[in-house]
Amino acid sequence: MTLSLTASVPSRGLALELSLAAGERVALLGPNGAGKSTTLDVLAGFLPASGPLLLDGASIGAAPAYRRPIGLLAQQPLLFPHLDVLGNVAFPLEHRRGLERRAARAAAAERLEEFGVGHLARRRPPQLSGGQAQRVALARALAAEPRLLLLDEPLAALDVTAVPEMRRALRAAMEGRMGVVVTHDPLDALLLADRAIVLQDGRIVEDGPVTRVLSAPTSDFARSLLEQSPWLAAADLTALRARLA
Ligand SMILES: Nc1ncnc2c1ncn2[C@@H]1O[C@H](COP(=O)(O)OP(=O)(O)OP(=O)(O)O)[C@@H](O)[C@H]1O
Repeated sequence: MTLSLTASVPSRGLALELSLAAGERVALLGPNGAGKSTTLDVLAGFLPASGPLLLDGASIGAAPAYRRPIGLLAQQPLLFPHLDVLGNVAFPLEHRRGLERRAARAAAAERLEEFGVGHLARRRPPQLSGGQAQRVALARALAAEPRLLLLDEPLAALDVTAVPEMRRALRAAMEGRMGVVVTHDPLDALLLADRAIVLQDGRIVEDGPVTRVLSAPTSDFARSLLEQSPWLAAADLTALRARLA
């Protein structure tokens, strides 16, 4: 399974080429306005790429967002407020995978159990805590078995007590599939990705193994990350990654 994207979005100053190998998980880093969210928008189908977007060699660039085999988890859970939790997770099963309503709801109930939120099935999104809502949103993003998972600062809105558990859930979710995670947190990049790409002004300015980019950066942005987080240089990042896995 591979991904290849050539994107040019002049209105947002984005011009890049990106390839992911099977099972590869990439952290997109860069300053505000560098083009990270725009890149996710292009992959997800909210903005046209203008160049080819190939998944396993097949073009998906013309497919609308809801038809792409791609799951997106944003900083805010963006659950449908008029549906209960079960209805939210059943939605992509019914409308993307084409299951009948009853089958979709049965499969959604299984998914919720898997994510430890089965007891919340009848609640509406406003009755959930931030951490619960984010787990439900992850269950929904994974419901249709996406081949590529996009995470846009998925931990940024959670308090410190909810982060480790959600991070573990995200690691498990990315197992065996390709992933792109936008983050401002070097620890999230280290724990969720194998490779790091640094964007600046809509261009790729650094690309390499995440442990190398964080500990021996070549781009201005990654250097500033290291200055602000000196532990990146002091720690054995490979060992730290394995220990916190
Ligand atoms: N809805 C929009 N309409 C027009 N221009 C936009 C829109 N959203 C972002 N931009 C512009 O596109 C460029 C890339 O922004 P983008 O949001 O992709 O950056 P980012 O790296 O995700 O930034 P941040 O870290 O602040 O989220 C910026 O110049 C931004 O001002």
